[in-house]
Amino acid sequence: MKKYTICIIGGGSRYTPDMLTMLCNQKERFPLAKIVFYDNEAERQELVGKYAEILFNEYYPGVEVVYTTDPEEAYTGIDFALMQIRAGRLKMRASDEKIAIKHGCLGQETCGAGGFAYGMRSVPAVIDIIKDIRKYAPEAWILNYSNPAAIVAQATEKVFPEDHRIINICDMPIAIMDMYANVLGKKRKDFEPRYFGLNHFGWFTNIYDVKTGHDYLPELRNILKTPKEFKTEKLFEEPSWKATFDFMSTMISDYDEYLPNTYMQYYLYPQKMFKKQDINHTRADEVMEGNEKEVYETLEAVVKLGKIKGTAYEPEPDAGCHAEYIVDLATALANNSNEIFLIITKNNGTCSNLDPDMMVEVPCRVGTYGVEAISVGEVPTFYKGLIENQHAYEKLTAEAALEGDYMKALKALVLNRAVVNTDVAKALLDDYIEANKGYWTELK
Ligand SMILES: NC(=O)c1ccc[n+]([C@@H]2O[C@H](COP(=O)([O-])OP(=O)(O)OC[C@H]3O[C@@H](n4cnc5c(N)ncnc54)[C@H](O)[C@@H]3O)[C@@H](O)[C@H]2O)c1
Ligand SMILES: O=P(O)(O)OC[C@H]1O[C@H](O[C@H]2[C@H](O)[C@@H](O)[C@@H](O)O[C@@H]2CO)[C@H](O)[C@@H](O)[C@@H]1O
Ligand SMILES: [Mn+2]
Repeated sequence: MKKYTICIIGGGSRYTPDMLTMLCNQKERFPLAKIVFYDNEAERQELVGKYAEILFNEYYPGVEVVYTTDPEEAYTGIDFALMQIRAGRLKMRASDEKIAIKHGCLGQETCGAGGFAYGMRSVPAVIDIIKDIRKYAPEAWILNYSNPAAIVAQATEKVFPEDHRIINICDMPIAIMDMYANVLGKKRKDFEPRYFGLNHFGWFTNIYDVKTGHDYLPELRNILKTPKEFKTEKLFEEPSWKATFDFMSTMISDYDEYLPNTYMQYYLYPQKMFKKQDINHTRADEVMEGNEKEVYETLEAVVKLGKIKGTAYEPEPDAGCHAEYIVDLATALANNSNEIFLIITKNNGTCSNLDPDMMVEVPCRVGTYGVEAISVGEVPTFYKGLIENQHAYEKLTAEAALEGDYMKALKALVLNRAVVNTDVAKALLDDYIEANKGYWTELK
């Protein structure tokens, strides 16, 4: 069986260690010859690289481990690029969230004004990386997690319309499916979802049992009308994530069909979500003080010890759905498994009454041929209206980032359901332009 060469871009990501555990667990289905880590911060990259050398030496001997800040060394000869950069790092996420709150808007990573600022930063960074990858690895599959995935996907489709080996994904729907499975006493892979929308802006329409075809969605709606305890990822025990999953019951009770992505809370209840926020301590602060600190302390401890086996740092067998999803996707592309994944892909009639150029998040069959969307059909009026407005926002944001067009940036913000007011949008832009010097394309 072929052994693959992969590059993790944004190798310093706090998600990388779990991804490495997943790759060790998946070595039979997705064997590696070489793993390269690429980051634009050498120090961060070196720490993760040294951790990886220890991990692979103990759990996956024979795999060549390389870490670098040089694109040519990173991308030459790779089969897969797994991309998870955070342009500006968590400190700029905090800036995105706090400036939004300062102007009376929802301060969130990928939604509302915060997501707009993040998108304006991510687009130039991701496009430049993909151009570099294509210089040295014209045929590599590029699997992108870098957020805000909806806006990044709009931009990659606009700049590389013929490049069908760029695949944008999100792990939120499967994290939600993990929760459904836990509540039903099953496993996520017992289900096959039917879903439509944009990234972080969608709805489950069916949750089919893979074996019997039974649709669990009606009973899940009934069960989840009241918040349920569930055990999936440690991260979701954190208060802000628990509140997010608990709020699902309000959305299910208020609306008469489907099961919403958790992110719909920000767009259907922006005022309620805004009132929960503290400008002095946002989610970015929680992550910096929590998960990021924890992950990096572990990396430092392992590198200091020089070993993992027999220490308190032996990786959890279950690497979590973030790591599982992207490695499963790479495996499906490599092995032509024809499994179903939720992918952000060009609509092209999948949702028959939505713009064919939209980057919709829908179930796709995946094999060596790439991704093939499963038909959704007509999207009902309420959802069509919401999605078309959100798509216009995302499209204008991507174009503003690519073209440096101030007016498109302003119109995008005014279209966003969590902003709306022109005077607020202009004040947000003034602050974001100042805070993002060196990251955003200059707006004219
Ligand atoms: N799609 C999804 O559902 C999903 C799920 C989780 C996380 N994410 C995204 O994954 C990304 C990583 O998240 P994180 O919390 O690990 O961030 P992080 O800051 O811990 O790691 C990101 C890494 O990217 C590096 N980086 C930034 N800009 C770069 C560039 N231009 N070139 C190369 N490297 C660069 C940083 O130095 C850092 O090491 C974020 O965009 C996050 O939003 C997406
Ligand atoms: O606020 P954060 O940084 O904790 O989360 C923001 C991200 O949330 C989603 O990703 C989840 C993922 O769904 C879950 O499986 C697990 O891996 O945790 C992730 C969060 O860390 C969302 O899909 C991402 O786009 C967000 O960046
Ligand atoms: Mn996501």
